[in-house]
Amino acid sequence: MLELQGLTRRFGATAAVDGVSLAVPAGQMLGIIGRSGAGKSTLLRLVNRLLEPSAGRILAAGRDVTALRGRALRDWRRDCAMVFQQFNLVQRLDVLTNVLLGRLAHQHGLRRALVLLAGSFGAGERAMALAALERFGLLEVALQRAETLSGGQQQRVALCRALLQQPRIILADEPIASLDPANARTVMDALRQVNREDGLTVLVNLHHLDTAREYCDRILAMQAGRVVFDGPPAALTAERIAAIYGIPEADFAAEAEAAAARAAVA
Ligand SMILES: Nc1ncnc2c1ncn2[C@@H]1O[C@H](COP(=O)(O)OP(=O)(O)OP(=O)(O)O)[C@@H](O)[C@H]1O
Repeated sequence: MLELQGLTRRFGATAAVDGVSLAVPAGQMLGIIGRSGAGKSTLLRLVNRLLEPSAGRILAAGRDVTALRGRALRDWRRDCAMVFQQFNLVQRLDVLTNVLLGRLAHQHGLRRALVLLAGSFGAGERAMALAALERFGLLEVALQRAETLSGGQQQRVALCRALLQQPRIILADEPIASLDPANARTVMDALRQVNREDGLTVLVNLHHLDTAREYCDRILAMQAGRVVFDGPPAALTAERIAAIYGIPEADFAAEAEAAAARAAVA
């Protein structure tokens, strides 16, 4: 169980996340929606402590994550793997090496330095990486440079890299915002697979309400840093969206797509 208690993050006068409290049971697939600037990315970055909260607490299985330091904080970050809109692969490296980089979360000190310098991953780690690639239909591109892959393939490689961290939680920040519908589907299917088969908790920021409804167990809608809806997909009707955001659902999607395109260019 992941619990957020009054979680707040201010940037100057802006409360990007404003008093968010919620409990996410282990193994849940939680979709987070909201207009641009609602605080979705900030929320995910607070969870893995890439950002420090201005107030509030995060608890994981009853343990105060907000208080972790040093090795314990590194371990928490390893437990929370991130997937980004722009994949964040090393484009000039081959796919297999990109996936193996996920293992660095398990190495420290001299061993980590050696692996970074010499790329000396063990046979067991290579086997893990190849198994992950095979699982998502990527084995045949394992030795290709990342830059030769489609966006959907790259995002699935990024998911394989995340899995090599052996995380308990996947934090996916707009993972399909740069993809066409067919590629978006392969990535959402892969996320669903790790959620259902591996029991990983997935927190995923999404622009498309239909995708959130189709794939998520629960949807959280944010506005100006606050949670304005928290419930099952079926309860988030078009009328509800219009009432919350003051725009019809079609405009919500169009606005979100424009924001995603701007982010992709930036
Ligand atoms: N590093 C920062 N410095 C200053 N303000 C920030 C910073 N990060 C986020 N903000 C502000 O916090 C608010 C929430 O931003 P956030 O990126 O979390 O929203 P979002 O819902 O993820 O939006 P988008 O869908 O456009 O990515 C916005 O007003 C944004 O300008």
